[in-house]
Amino acid sequence: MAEANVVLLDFWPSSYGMRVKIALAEKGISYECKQEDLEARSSLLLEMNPVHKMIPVLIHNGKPICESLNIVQYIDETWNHKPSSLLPSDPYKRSQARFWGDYIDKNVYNAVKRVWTGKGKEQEEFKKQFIQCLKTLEYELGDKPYFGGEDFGYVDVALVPFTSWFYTVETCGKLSIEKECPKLMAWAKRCMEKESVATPLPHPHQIYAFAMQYKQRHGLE
Ligand SMILES: N[C@@H](CCC(=O)N[C@@H](CS)C(=O)NCC(=O)O)C(=O)O
Repeated sequence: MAEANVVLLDFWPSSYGMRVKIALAEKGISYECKQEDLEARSSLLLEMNPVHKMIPVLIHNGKPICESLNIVQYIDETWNHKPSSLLPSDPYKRSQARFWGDYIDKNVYNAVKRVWTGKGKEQEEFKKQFIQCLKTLEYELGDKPYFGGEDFGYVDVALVPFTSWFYTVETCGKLSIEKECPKLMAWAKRCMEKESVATPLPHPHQIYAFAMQYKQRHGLE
């Protein structure tokens, strides 16, 4: 479906931006993707997200929507004629999906970044926290194919982008996520079989190369 009035302000390695791209792909919405330089933000980004000055921003009919999970919900509600809804219709189940989205927001990004940027004893501690966080998510997943049950949905969209960083985490942290959380990794592979996930997610080696450059620039080696 052509939606010429949909623009995404993005930064390709960002897991938050990937969430939006997956949600748009799930709904079959075409859009223009503009890459931002976060060290020299465009005037459009500053105008569209004056509060946080962060990507992603979805611009729909000239109006900005900020914060990735807020954007995913907006996409779900705006293109609700699509057969698959990302959030469940039942209010209790919706509350649970939002709870896990919030858990992911509060824990996963930091857990991932601390391992790949960490060093020595501190990194060992961060590795434990990272695995603990993944085990909590794996427990919630249980034996279901996706977090919401039979269908790919909101919590999957919230979490799956971070898996593109797992190779970087494993290489820098010298750990095997597969060994620690086999069910979660099986879920990640299941998600990757979907075109709406596989296409927007960068190759893990591209993320690794970006992470190495980042560490070099910030004296973290
Ligand atoms: N809570 C925000 C987080 C977005 C975020 O952290 N964006 C990063 C890129 S991954 C950013 O724009 N950083 C710019 C900066 O912090 O200066 C969301 O969910 O959209």
